[in-house]
Amino acid sequence: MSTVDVQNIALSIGGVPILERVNLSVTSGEFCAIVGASGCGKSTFLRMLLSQQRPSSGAILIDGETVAPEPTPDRGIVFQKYSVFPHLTVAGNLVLPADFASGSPLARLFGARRRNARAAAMAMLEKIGLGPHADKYPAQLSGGQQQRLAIAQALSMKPKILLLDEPFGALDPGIRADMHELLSGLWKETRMTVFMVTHDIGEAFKLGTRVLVFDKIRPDGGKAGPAGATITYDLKLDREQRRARALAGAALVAAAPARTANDA
Ligand SMILES: Nc1ncnc2c1ncn2[C@@H]1O[C@H](COP(=O)(O)OP(=O)(O)OP(=O)(O)O)[C@@H](O)[C@H]1O
Repeated sequence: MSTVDVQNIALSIGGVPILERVNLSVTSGEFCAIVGASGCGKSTFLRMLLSQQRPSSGAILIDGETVAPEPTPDRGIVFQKYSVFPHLTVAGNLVLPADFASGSPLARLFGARRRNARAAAMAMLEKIGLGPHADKYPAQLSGGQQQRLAIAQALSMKPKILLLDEPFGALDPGIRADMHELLSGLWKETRMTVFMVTHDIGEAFKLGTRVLVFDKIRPDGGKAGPAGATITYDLKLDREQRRARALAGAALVAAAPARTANDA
């Protein structure tokens, strides 16, 4: 749950413009799906939101404050390739962030705090359908299960902002539908602000409350040299309002007297 303000950011690498004139204001709890041609800078934009990449100019503000110069626990990220620790069990992968956050010199929780972290991990695993797999290792899970674990791991630090870089790109279509349901449910429950890069336009419109299209266009109509990408379309979907209207419409239809052929 965080507002994000992106103020006129630009990035050039080795003199090559990657992004330019990117402006965006996102209110807390929005789900922004990001689409655009391959190589236009979508992942780079996510990396900037995470502070893995600094813009050449412009600013990013989170809740009105300039974003921290390094990644912080309030911003979680999930990549397309399952980014879990292969040498830890499923439950161990979820306890690890709490270990790191413990402040202990050994980066490990002990005693009651460890038991509490394990109980929280088990509760999360039950919620995402991995309860029976708690003591397995990631290599013993399917791709969809590993990605569920990666999402759970990102959520275990209770981030205010969740960044997803093509999180379902490597999964079969059937499994994707399950993952959509999981992600939607978690988003509604936590009301995190979400940014998700995807190549699947259907997925973008299904999950997003807002669809941002990145493209390289020149403000001068294309005469000058290479351009960086910017946000060319910002589609606000008003999903909540549309759902409320649809429900109200359905209720009206249900309440209306049935029309017969003689009414016509
Ligand atoms: N550290 C870097 N050094 C040099 N070039 C970079 C670096 N990071 C990104 N780029 C370039 O920036 C451009 C945008 O890359 P990015 O991965 O953000 O695109 P993308 O839209 O996410 O692509 P895709 O959809 O294919 O994943 C590419 O041309 C890439 O080569």
